[in-house]
Amino acid sequence: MADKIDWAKYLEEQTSLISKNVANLEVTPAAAGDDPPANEQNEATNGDNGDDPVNPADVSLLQKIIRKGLVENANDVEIQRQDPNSPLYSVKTFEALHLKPNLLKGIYSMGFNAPSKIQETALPTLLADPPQNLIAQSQSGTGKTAAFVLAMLSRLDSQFNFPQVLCLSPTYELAIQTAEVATRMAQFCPEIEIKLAVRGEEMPRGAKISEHIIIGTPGKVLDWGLKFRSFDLSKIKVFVLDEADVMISQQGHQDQCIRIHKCLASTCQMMFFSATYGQDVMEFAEVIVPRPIIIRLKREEESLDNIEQYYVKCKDQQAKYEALTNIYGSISVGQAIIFCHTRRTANWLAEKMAKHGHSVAVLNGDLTVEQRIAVLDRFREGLEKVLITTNVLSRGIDVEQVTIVVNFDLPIDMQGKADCETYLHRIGRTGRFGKNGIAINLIDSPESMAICKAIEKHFNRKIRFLNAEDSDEIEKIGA
Ligand SMILES: Nc1ncnc2c1ncn2[C@@H]1O[C@H](COP(=O)(O)OP(=O)(O)OP(=O)(O)O)[C@@H](O)[C@H]1O
Repeated sequence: MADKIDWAKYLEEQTSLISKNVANLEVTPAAAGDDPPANEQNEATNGDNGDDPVNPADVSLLQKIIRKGLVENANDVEIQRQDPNSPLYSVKTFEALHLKPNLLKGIYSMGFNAPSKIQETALPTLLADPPQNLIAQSQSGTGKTAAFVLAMLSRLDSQFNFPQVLCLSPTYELAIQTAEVATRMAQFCPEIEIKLAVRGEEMPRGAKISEHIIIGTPGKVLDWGLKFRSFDLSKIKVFVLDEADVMISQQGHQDQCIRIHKCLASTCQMMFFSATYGQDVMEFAEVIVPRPIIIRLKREEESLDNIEQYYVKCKDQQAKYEALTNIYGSISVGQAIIFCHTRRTANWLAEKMAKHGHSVAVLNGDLTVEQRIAVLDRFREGLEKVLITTNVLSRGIDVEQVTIVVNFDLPIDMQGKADCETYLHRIGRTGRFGKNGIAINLIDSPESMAICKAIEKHFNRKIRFLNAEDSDEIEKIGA
C-alpha cells in the first residue's frame, strides 16, 4: 500500500519550488501588467534564499502573485502569438515545426493539412528547446489530442528502449482512443513503440517495459511504475495529463496522479490539457506544474459557436420520447448521441427506440470495459446510428459523424444545479473540428427549464425554442 499523501506538505514543497522559479525570472512591472502590491513582490523574491520554509498560509497568496505577475500576462495568447521571440509564437503550417519527415507524413496521411488554433499556438511551446511546461484549455474537438500526441512522438528518442513519455487519461476508452491516434500518427515511424497501460493489460512480474511511450489510466500506471517497477518514472521526459480537470478534481484520480507526479524528475516536461478548468483546478495545476505557459480561452469564447442549441418543452418522460422520435423522423441525422441522467433511463429509452425500429446502442457503467469498447467501435463504424449513454461518455470521445447531441436529461451536479462543464463536454461530442452540429435539450419541468436558462446565461449563447410537433420547423434545423 502506498504512503498516504500529506497534501499540505506537498503543496508547500511545490510552492517553494515555484517561488524560486519566480525569483529567477526577470519580470518587469511593465511586462507584468498590473503591479502586484509591494509586499507581494517582496514575498515572491524572498522565496529565493531557499532556507525559509514556505508558510502554508502563504500558498494562496503566492499563487495569486504567480498568476498576477507571470501567468496572466506573460501568457496572453492573443498578444504574443505575433512575436517570433515569444514562447507563444504560432505556426501556420506543420512544416514550420521542423518535425521528423515521417511524422509529418503521418500527419498528412491523417488528412491534417494545417494546424488548428490550439495546435498552432501550443505546438511551438510543446516542441521548444529547452522544453516548456504547458497548461492548455481549448474547447472540445479543436485538436488538443492531436497536439499533445504530436509532441509526445516528437520528443522521444527511439534509440533508448525504455518509457520516456507518459500520458494519463481518465478512462479506459480515452486511453485507447489516444493510443489509436498515436499509432496512426506514427504509422511511418516503425521504430516508435507504444504500450497501453489499462485494465486487462498485464506485465509479467519482474519484466521491464521497453516501449517508448506509455498511454494509460492512473491506477495501472501506478501499479507498473511504483508497485512492480516495470519502468522508471524518473526517466520520463514528457508527462501528459489529458482531461486534466477531472484528473485533478476527482479525489481518486487526484491521489493517483499526484503519486505519479511526485516520482517525476524536476526536468520532466509537463503538458496539461482540458476543454474546461474550474478555478480551483487551475490554481492547483499552476502549483504543481513549474513555470507553466498557460493557454486559455476567454470565457466568452468557450461556448461552441458551430453548434446550434435548442430546447424542446415536453410534459413528461414519455413526451420526451415522442419529441425525440419526431425530431428523428423529420431530419436526416448522421449519428446521434443521447445523454440520460441514469442508467435506468438510458436502458428504458434504448428499449423503446429499438422497438420503434431504430438501431441503437447503449453505453453505460453497467458494461465491462471490453463491452464499452466494442459498443464504441460499432458506433464508429456506423453500425448503430444512435448511441444512448450517461455521463460516462461526455468527455473526449471522438466520433466525427455525430451531428446531433440530445440531452434527454440536462446535466446537473450533486446539488441539482446546472452542470455547465458537463454540458459543454457533452455537446462537444458533435461539431467536431469546426463542423456544424446540433444540440437539443428536452425539458419536462420548471426545474429543468431553470437549468436550461442557467446554462444559456453561463455561456451567453442563445438556446432556442424548438416546437417538436412542427415538422417543418424541425426540418429547417437539419438543413
Ligand atoms: N489539424 C487538423 N486538421 C484536420 N483535422 C484535425 C486536426 N487536428 C485534429 N483533427 C481532427 O479533429 C477531431 C477532433 O480532434 P481531437 O480529438 O484532437 O480534439 P480534442 O480537442 O482533443 O477534443 P476533446 O476535448 O473532445 O477531447 C479529430 O477527429 C481529429 O482527427
